[in-house]
Order: sequence, then C-alpha cells, then structure tokens
Amino acid sequence: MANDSKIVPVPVLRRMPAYLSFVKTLQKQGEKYVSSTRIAEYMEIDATQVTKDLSHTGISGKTRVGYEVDNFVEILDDFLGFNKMNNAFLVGAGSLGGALLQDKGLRNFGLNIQKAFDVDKSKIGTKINDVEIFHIDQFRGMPTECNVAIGIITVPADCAQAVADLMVAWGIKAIWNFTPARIKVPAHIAVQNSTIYTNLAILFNKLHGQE
Ligand SMILES: NC(=O)c1ccc[n+]([C@@H]2O[C@H](COP(=O)([O-])OP(=O)(O)OC[C@H]3O[C@@H](n4cnc5c(N)ncnc54)[C@H](O)[C@@H]3O)[C@@H](O)[C@H]2O)c1
Repeated sequence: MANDSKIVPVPVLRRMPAYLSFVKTLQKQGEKYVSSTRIAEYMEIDATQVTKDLSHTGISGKTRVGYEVDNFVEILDDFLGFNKMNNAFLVGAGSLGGALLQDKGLRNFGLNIQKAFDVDKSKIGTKINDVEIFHIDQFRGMPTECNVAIGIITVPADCAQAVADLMVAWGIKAIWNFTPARIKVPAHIAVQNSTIYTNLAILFNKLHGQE
C-alpha cells in the first residue's frame, strides 16, 4: 500500500533511480517479473529495504513471482517524475552549462532546458543543441511567460547568489545549483546542490584509505 506522506526520505530517493534502471534493463531483456530479492542482490542491500522503499510508490508485488516489470517501470517512472516533462532555464552557458545543454539524456529524466542565459556577448543569440542563449537582462518575466519553474545555475560561484535572487524574483520555484556557493533563498524555494567534486573526494578517500 502506498505511504500517505508525499515526503520521501532522500536516501530512498537516491536508491530508486538505480532500481528503475535495473528493472528497465530486465524489461529490455524481455523479463516479465522481478522479485525484491533480485533487486536487493543487484543493489547489494537487504530485500526488506527494497520492499520498504517501494512501499512509498504504491507498487505491489505478487507472492513468489514479485513485481510485474512493465508495471514497475511505469509506476516508478511516474513516481520519480521522470515521465512528465519539466521545463527549465539554465543560467551560465559555459563549459558545464554547455555540457548540460548537450546532454540529451536529461529529457529522458523529465528535464527540458528550454532557454539559456549568459552575459558573454559572443554567446548571445547562438544555440547549443538547439537551445538559444539569451542575455541575462532578458531573464525577467520569462519564467512566467514560458511557464518555467526550474532554474539551473552554472555561473562562477561569486555570481551564484545574484542569479538565484534574480530567479526567485521572477518566479522560479526550484533551483538546481551546480556552483560550490551555498545560495540563500526563501524557504518555499526548493534547492538541490550538485557537485561531482564531492563524489571525487569520497572516491579519493576510499582509494587512499585502502593504502
Ligand atoms: N557541480 C559540479 O560538479 C561542477 C562541475 C564543474 C563546474 N562547476 C561549477 O559550475 C560553475 C561554472 O563552471 P564552468 O567551468 O562551466 O565555468 P565557465 O567559466 O566555463 O562558465 C561560466 C559561464 O557563466 C557566464 N556568466 C558569468 N557571470 C554570469 C552572470 N552573472 N549571469 C549569467 N551568466 C554568467 C560566463 O559568461 C560563462 O559562460 C562554477 O561555479 C563551477 O565551480 C560545478
């Protein structure tokens, strides 16, 4: 049975895309059912953890056979919001911003970067992967006009707060912040900070911890 609360613990949400990816692989191989034990073995975690995590989604399995693969993929895609397109604006079309604009995979996860913004005159009016780059001065009014609630920040860290303030002032409701700056926003704005460098520090620590 689905858990009534819509707030799902972050560690659960971090595991779910891996469950989905695994079951999608099985789907491609033509498998019809998957058990929580099989998912647990793949994830190297306890099967009760898998069942508990999936109870948030409303997916129900059958005794002995497990979860029906097609149904699992459909429900989890829906639960994670990957099958509904969310439009976003990206600010800072530099090397990281450009790479995100090039990444066609984001659309598979429900994120469509509709427009990009920058201050570099040589970039204004150009396109990366069909996404036009506008001057940041044109940002105001655009989120409401284009029905865009998500802002992606890929500017140098010292400009991140000013960009976040601009986004909030013009109706952005959720910010995906790739800069190392810790931006301050009103409590109703959702912020997710993402950095590959933290993962690198963890990897280095694991590597050198074994020496
Ligand atoms: N999260 C991660 O894993 C990760 C990885 C790489 C870089 N970063 C961070 O991402 C940010 C961008 O890095 P990069 O290597 O792409 O830098 P970059 O210099 O290549 O790109 C930055 C872009 O922002 C533009 N810009 C500067 N000020 C602006 C403003 N006020 N408004 C709009 N655009 C503005 C610049 O013209 C440039 O195009 C940095 O903060 C960096 O630390 C994070």
